[in-house]
Amino acid sequence: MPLYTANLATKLPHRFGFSRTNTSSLPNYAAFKPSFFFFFPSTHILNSSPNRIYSSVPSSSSIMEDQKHVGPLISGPKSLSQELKVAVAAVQMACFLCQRVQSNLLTSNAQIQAKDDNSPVTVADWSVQAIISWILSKSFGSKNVSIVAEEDVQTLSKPGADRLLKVVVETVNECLCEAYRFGLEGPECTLCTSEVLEAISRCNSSGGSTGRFWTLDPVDGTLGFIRGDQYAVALALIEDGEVVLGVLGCPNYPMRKEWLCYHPRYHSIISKLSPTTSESWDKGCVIYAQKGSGEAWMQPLIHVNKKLVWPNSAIPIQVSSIDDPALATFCEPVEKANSSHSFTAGLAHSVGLRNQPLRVYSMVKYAAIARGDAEIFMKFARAGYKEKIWDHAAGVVIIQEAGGVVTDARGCPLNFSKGMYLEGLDRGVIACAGANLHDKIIRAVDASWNSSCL
Ligand SMILES: Nc1ncnc2c1ncn2[C@@H]1O[C@H](COP(=O)(O)O)[C@@H](OP(=O)(O)O)[C@H]1O
Ligand SMILES: [Mg+2]
Repeated sequence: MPLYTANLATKLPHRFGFSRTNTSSLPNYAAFKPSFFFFFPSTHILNSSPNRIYSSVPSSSSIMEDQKHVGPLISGPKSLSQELKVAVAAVQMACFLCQRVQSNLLTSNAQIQAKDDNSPVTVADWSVQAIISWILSKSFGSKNVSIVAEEDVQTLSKPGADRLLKVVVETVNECLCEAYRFGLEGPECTLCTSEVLEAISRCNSSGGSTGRFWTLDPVDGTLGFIRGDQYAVALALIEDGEVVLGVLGCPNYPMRKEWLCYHPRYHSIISKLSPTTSESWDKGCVIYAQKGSGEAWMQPLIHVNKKLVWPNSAIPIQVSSIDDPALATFCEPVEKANSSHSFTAGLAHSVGLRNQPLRVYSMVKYAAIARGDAEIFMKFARAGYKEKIWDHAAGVVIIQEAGGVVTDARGCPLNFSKGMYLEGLDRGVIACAGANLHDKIIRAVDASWNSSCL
């Protein structure tokens, strides 16, 4: 099984005399190492007995309980479905897990696993998939929950993966024992290895055009994650082929949009130089929307030792009102291998976009459009690459409810009804703050596609 050591060297922003986020292609983050990566969980898990009862979990810790304590919502979404509330809480918890794992990756000489397609995967990918799968099953009953998700248990089940699996199990249990903080009910005792594997492998639904299923990308933008940069936890519910709710956790999203083009490490250095209060919300959010509500919301991440209490200071978000290309900013993947930078540069020129592209890892780009921090997101993968539903579903419904438009390059809606892939996607994905910009981009794609070599 190949294994990589993270090259966590990060670049500092040009504004301060350094270069921007590294845009090198995938092999540059990694150097082959023939051993496993482990991060060591905190002592309270290591010291715990295998079936320790979670004494810290209040017996009646459900979201409904929290709602009773708070009383009627003063602000925030009017009528959230119970599914959306559980999804938001589960993503909050997943962000908490990811932050811990990411800081361990960055402070230890950690190594990253490689999947068969050579893409990176970490303890966080499997652990998040396990906790979200477990929480959804616990909340709605495993018979009622069907999930299409990115990870499987193949790597974890290979000979020699015992230590890695042990770390995943510890990470999952360490997180689930704090479920009550997120208004969720955790397990009564620690999950054993087979239960964790079961939770991960239960996410093997194949989706389709009828019924309801969840789709999950436990850590979208794994490359950004291991570089200490932007990444997202993305969860959506699809009903009869339509995305009906979406939740995006963006733990490193800076609230001041100017910081989005800089590496988060730099942001944190500057924050330390001019500290705000410990309670201030300067980075990290969960964004969510329910189809047909005409609303999209953002709430801060839950700090350590704090509890999620609805609506958790949620504020409404909206797409930008800019529709003049000369003032608009477009986002695209950091990796040239994932989307053609030269094609989008040509489009930008022909449409009259003047600002530098905002290159950001993961579905954080969808969040940027929904928040009004950028106006256009374009992705044109190389011919033959098939986009997966979990890389887009949550972002699409959030942008639509925030007032934006998302289609393929023919102007057709993305089709979530054909299994795990966005079958029939024409050329690429285009998300815009408004119809005017969208129309211009679609026309420009048509005009320049034949002369491109994509
Ligand atoms: N060759 C390729 N072309 C286009 N997208 C790709 C790709 N290889 C991987 N991806 C997808 O792009 C996602 C990262 O998005 P971005 O490039 O915008 O940061 C990856 O998500 P994961 O990191 O969850 O695997 C993966 O699904
Ligand atoms: Mg992804």
